[in-house]
Amino acid sequence: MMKVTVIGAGAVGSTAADVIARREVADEVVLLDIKEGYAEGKAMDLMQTSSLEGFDTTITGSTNDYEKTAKSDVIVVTSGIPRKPGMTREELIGINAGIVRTVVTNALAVSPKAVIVIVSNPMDTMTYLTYQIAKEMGINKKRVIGMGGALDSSRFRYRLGEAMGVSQNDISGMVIGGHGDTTMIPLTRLATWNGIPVSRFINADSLEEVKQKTMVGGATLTGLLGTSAWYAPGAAICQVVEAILRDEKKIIPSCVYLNGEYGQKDICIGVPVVIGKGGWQKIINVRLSNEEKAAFEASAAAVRKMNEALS
Ligand SMILES: NC(=O)c1ccc[n+]([C@@H]2O[C@H](COP(=O)([O-])OP(=O)(O)OC[C@H]3O[C@@H](n4cnc5c(N)ncnc54)[C@H](O)[C@@H]3O)[C@@H](O)[C@H]2O)c1
Ligand SMILES: O=C(O)C[C@H](O)C(=O)O
Repeated sequence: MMKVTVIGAGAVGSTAADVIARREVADEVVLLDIKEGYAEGKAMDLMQTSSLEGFDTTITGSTNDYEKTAKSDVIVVTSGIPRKPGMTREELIGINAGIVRTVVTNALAVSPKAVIVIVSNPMDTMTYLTYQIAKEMGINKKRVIGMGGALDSSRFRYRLGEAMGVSQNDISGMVIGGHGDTTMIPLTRLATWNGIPVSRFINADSLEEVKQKTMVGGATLTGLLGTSAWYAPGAAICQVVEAILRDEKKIIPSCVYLNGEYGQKDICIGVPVVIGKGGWQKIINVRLSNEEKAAFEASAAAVRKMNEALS
């Protein structure tokens, strides 16, 4: 019996629950929110799609009662405020750090063996905060994963598919670094169209445009929607949760604690990791070029500066 708790039943949390249920990735999904009755309402609405969609996952709701989340295999944290047009993710730290600290402490207390997936923004700093809480509780660093790279890489593939006029399903590509408008690093050099470098099919200017559009992917949607996105974030969360529960050993760039890897220590930032049972199993060293290394260092410096706001 696989149990997943999603904290925050807002746009992203409820979409993640929806995708997880429709794909029957877990037997049980518990949605928890602080707003009275809200998670229960979302769970009931989603359960009424069960006979229409043909899934047998059970979704229940909880108003801040963590006992209902006990013994979860995976905890997904989406609670917190989203940005509005014109804002950066970093501006959310004041409110979201307090929320993430509370929910992570409460959730891990009743599910100490869970893998915890952090989504709330600014995600890299929220993951670092969670790592610190988990460490104090004696929880292995491999059980703490920040979700950002899965989403950013799907946006990269979307933009490459669009620019090349081909199916994004045939495109492979990763985004590493921080999950910020200026800290993301789409690895254009390593992106392929079914194994063939994309640079064979797209000129340098167009590739640079793809890179820039990918980096501001979240901001573009926030400008259009008035709040940040949820469909691709929800599906990206499911990709990570599925890889953990099915022990898929997929390479998914994710925000994890580095202890010397990629030349960085005491920071959580996006790098390619193998995801499976128990969380992230291994960091993959892709051997960055000098230019990519410099971009990674700048990205880490920006994330580190953001982390200072925690103390
Ligand atoms: N990492 C990523 O790739 C990514 C992608 C999309 C969104 N996000 C972030 O996810 C977060 C949620 O976005 P959203 O669009 O779902 O926002 P939302 O406002 O729709 O939902 C957030 C929910 O959190 C709940 N909440 C607040 N405090 C809580 C607490 N203490 N305990 C339990 N629930 C609490 C709210 O009641 C609300 O229902 C934002 O911070 C957003 O920036 C991250
Ligand atoms: O852009 C945001 O603020 C939300 C999220 O991080 C995203 O990339 O969609």
